[in-house]
Amino acid sequence: MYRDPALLADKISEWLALKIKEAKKSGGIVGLSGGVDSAVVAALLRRVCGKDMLALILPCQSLASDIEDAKLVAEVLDVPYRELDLTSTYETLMKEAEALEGPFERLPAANVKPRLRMTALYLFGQQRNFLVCGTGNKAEITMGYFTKYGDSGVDVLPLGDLLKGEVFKLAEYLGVPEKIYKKPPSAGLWEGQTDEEEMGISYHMLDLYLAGKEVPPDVAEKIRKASLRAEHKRKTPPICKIG
Ligand SMILES: Nc1ncnc2c1ncn2[C@@H]1O[C@H](COP(=O)(O)OP(=O)(O)OC[C@H]2O[C@@H]([n+]3cccc(C(=O)O)c3)[C@H](O)[C@@H]2O)[C@@H](O)[C@H]1O
Ligand SMILES: Nc1ncnc2c1ncn2[C@@H]1O[C@H](COP(=O)(O)OP(=O)(O)OP(=O)(O)O)[C@@H](O)[C@H]1O
Ligand SMILES: [Mg+2]
Repeated sequence: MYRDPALLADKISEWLALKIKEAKKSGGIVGLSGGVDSAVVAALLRRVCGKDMLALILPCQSLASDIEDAKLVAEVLDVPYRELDLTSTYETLMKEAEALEGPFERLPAANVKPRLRMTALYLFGQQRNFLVCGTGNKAEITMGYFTKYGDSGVDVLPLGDLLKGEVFKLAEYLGVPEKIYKKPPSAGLWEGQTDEEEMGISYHMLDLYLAGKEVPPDVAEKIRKASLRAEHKRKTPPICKIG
């Protein structure tokens, strides 16, 4: 079911090089979280751009262990990186917003974090003439498991046609440290959050479904419904056409 990682690495590298050239950019930038998706994008950028790239580590009330993992990835892959801590920016914004609105619910408050990261990535990206590279894979994009205009607010999605299992294999192929692709995928937006628990479905099932293999009918139905609900996230906003 999973395609050869060497072939995937070559295809995506070629595609990334083309997108950077077409946009007249001199390299690429990616947010580095300590998770596997961003590690793979960083490794691919390193292959394509050499050191004309930046991995931006953007803690925002993050687990210290995730930030250590992000630095480990940057060092092992030998990619240029910077750290900009968004925690105090986030806390100031939320404190002032709460003074107007009272306490916010968990999701609207959590979604501010990827949206602040998007802002930081475009700040550094435009300054350095780098393309903003997203990390979403086919399973996340299908499920709408991302923040609209947050982690989805990017210029290109090099992993957008890959199953999660292919991302794991690509990570191993590209020399990402094993602990990064062995830990449970998490958005890291609150303590204990994991992708599979929040989506209510495993990546294995998602990969089987997306590869056209048989999955239990209730699983298929759940994926179809989530995908339909998230349709608006995969499109540009509808325009009200005046006759
Ligand atoms: N039909 C429709 N047409 C046009 N717009 C529509 C709409 N329905 C909702 N909307 C808009 O969409 C908004 C809801 O979407 P959104 O803001 O994305 O919010 P939502 O989908 O509720 O939350 C984002 C989800 O992605 C997860 N996430 C986020 C970031 C990273 C990762 C990760 O894997 O690392 C995961 C996060 O844990 C959460 O489960 C609404 O507030 C509304 O403005
Ligand atoms: N602390 C962070 N610093 C910089 N970028 C981040 C941070 N947290 C999240 N991001 C960005 O948001 C993206 C989406 O997060 P997501 O959790 O889906 O990917 P991941 O952490 O790379 O891999 P995994 O899905 O296995 O956790 C990340 O790939 C990264 O680009
Ligand atoms: Mg993560």
